[in-house]
Amino acid sequence: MSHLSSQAETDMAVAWSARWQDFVALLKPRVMTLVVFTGLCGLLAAPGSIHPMIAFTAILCIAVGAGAAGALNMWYESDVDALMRRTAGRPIPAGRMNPDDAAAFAVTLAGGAVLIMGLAVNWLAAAVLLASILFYVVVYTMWLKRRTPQNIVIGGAAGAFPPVIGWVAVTGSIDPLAALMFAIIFLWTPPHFWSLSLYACSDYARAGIPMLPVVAGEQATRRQIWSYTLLMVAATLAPVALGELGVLYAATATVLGGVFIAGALKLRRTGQISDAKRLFAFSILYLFLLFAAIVADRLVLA
Ligand code: HEM
Ligand SMILES: CC(C)=CCC/C(C)=C/CC/C(C)=C/COP(=O)(O)OP(=O)(O)O
Repeated sequence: MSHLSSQAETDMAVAWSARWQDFVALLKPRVMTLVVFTGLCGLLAAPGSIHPMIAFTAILCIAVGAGAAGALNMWYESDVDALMRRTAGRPIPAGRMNPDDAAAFAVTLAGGAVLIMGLAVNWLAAAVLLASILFYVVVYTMWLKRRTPQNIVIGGAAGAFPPVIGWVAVTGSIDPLAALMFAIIFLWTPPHFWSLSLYACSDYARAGIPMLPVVAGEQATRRQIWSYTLLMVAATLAPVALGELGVLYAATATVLGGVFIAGALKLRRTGQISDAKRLFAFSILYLFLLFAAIVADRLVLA
């Protein structure tokens, strides 16, 4: 007879079947690309200089901190992830990873990233990194996501911090352009996510998550996407109005903003899934290009 309880045996079997790819998947690497890119843009757009090794360390800490936050999100949400087609294959709900291992891995990475950021870069950058991890895990995932359709508006602030962290790594202070980069991502998140939620709606309904199309309907969601798109495009022009960025950025933001507005308007009019899919895909390209333009404007034309 085995001296292990059947629960312990099950736990061990789960732990044993996790491969390194599962630990990588836990970090949400695809979402992390844009998080790291916006963090890098904040760092490159900031005035002053930073040693390349310190810069590399800061970006690594943003990547690891964001990955750890994603892993904690997957640890906390494995019950609802199991109910959604898009997420059922993740390491924990698929039964390949022991939740305790995932939590230990994530907490170690989060603690390490914040500590190294503080020791090697500066403590304000470490504090903002910690705040963004806590915002994503505690405010968004644990508190708001299952309670209100405004979950992503408020909780989405977590994803707006990376350029601020990059900026603070260089300057040690939060300045107007850093705050504007935060505002742009903050206002970008609702159109980004709600366009996706329009075609992943049944998944969220099945999991009992009160995403906007589930609670308020598709038409209201399309209206909200439209409103936030206009606010976001206005915010992207604020750095020009305030003299923080010049003509290269102004032209890029205007063209990109025009395309985003056209996409949101088309979606509002037609309500077609294909238009929602197109707008979601464009939202990602949009943020990459807009932030590249911020850096180009600051560096190339400086
Ligand atoms: C609360 C805020 C947000 C929510 C609810 C959200 C949700 C989602 C979801 C459900 C997906 C598709 C599935 C997936 O790949 O996991 C996705 C994809 C993506 N998101 Fe977001 N997102 C948010 C904020 C952000 C932020 C702040 C960024 C980066 C700045 C970002 C970058 C991306 C990228 C790059 C993808 C594409 C990943 C791929 O190709 O699979 N998201 N987002
Ligand atoms: C520096 C730092 C901590 C940054 C974290 C920023 C970050 C990646 C925020 C975005 C949040 C995100 C990917 C939400 C996905 O929603 P969800 O978790 O509801 O998606 P799911 O349904 O795919 O799990």
